[in-house]
Amino acid sequence: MGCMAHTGMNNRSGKSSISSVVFHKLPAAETLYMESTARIQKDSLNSFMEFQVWDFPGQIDIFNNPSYSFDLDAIFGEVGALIWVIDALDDYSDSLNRLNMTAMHLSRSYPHITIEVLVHKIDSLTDDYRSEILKDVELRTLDELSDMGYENMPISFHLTSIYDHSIFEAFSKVIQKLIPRLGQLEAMLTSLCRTCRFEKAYLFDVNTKIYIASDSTPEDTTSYVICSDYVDVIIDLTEVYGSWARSAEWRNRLEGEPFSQPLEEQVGCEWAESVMVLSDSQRPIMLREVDRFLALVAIMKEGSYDKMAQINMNVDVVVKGLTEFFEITRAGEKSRVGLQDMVVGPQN
Ligand SMILES: Nc1nc2c(ncn2[C@@H]2O[C@H](COP(=O)(O)OP(=O)(O)OP(=O)(O)O)[C@@H](O)[C@H]2O)c(=O)[nH]1
Repeated sequence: MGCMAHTGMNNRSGKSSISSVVFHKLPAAETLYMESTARIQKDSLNSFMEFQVWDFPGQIDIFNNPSYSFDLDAIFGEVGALIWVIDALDDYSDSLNRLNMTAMHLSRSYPHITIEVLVHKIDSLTDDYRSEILKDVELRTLDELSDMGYENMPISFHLTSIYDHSIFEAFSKVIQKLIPRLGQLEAMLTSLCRTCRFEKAYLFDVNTKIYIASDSTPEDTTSYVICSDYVDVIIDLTEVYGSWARSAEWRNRLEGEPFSQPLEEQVGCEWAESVMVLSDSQRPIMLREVDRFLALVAIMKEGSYDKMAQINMNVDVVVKGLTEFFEITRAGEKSRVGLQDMVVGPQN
C-alpha cells in the first residue's frame, strides 16, 4: 500500500490511542509509546450492536493518492460517522484544510455520514484556552465550508482527552447518532425516571463505558462520571463473582481447586444488581444488567430505599422493554464508525 509522505507536519494526533483507550480499556498513560500506525486498520467491536472502527493513518490520503486508489464505496458505503481527530497542541491548519476537503467530498458522495471533529489532547490546557481553540476550529471549518457553498453540513465538534471522561462522553454522543430509534430508548428512560423519581438514568455499554441513551433531563457530566466509575467498580466485582462472559482459561481457573464447582453454582444471581449510597449527598446509585453488554445505571433520590420494591418492579419492566428493543434492532442493523484524521506527516 502506498502512502503520501510530506515532511514537517504532525500526524500523531491520537487516533490509535483513542481506539485503544475507549474500545480496549488500555490505561491512557500506556499510549505514550505507541508506534505510529502505518496502514489502515479495521477493528470490529462485539458490543450491543455490531460496530466497525476503521483507523486511517495520518500519512495516508485516501481521496487523493497517486500510488493507490482506494475502494471508497467499500470504505464509506456503510460508514455512519467519520471521526476527525485534531491535535490541539499542534499547528492544525493543514488538518483543517484536509478536513474541509474531506467534508466536501463526503457531502457530494456520502451525504448520510456525520462528521465528528475531536479537538483532542486538551488535558494540559486551561478552560479559557480550550474554549478559544474550539471556537477557532469551529469558525474556520464552518466559514470555509460556507464560502465554498456548503451550508448546514452534519458536522459537530467536541473537546476531548484520553486522560479524563471527555473522550467517552464524546463517543457516547457519536454512537447515539447511529442508534436507530434513539428517541424510543430515551422515552423509556425518561418515563422510568418519572415513575421511580430517579434524578438521572443512563443505559451503558459496559465494555466501553459509552452511554448509548439517557433520560431527557439536561446533560450532566458529574452524573455521567459517577455512573461510569460505578460501572467500573461493578464490572470488577462481577468479573470475580458474577456471570460475565469469561475465557475458557479463566473459567477453568475459577472452577478448579479450591472451588471445585461449576461457576453457575458459585454465582448468587444471574444478573448484576447493586445499590450504593454516595456519602456526600445520600443519593443511592442503582445498576441493573440488561444483557451481557448493557447495564441500566440510575442516580436515585434521597429516601428511595423505602420504595425499593416498587422501584425494582418498574426497573424489571423497563429492562424487559430494552431487551425487546435490542432484539428487534440487532436483527437488521449494522453500524460503522470511521476514525480518521488525515493530517499528512513524515513517512515511516
Ligand atoms: N496529552 C495527551 N496525549 C495524547 C492524548 N491522546 C493521545 N496522546 C498521545 O499522542 C501520541 C500519539 O498517539 P497515537 O494514538 O499513536 O496517534 P495516531 O493519530 O494514531 O498516529 P498515527 O498512527 O501516526 O496516525 C501518543 O504518545 C499518545 O500518548 C491525549 O488525550 N492527551
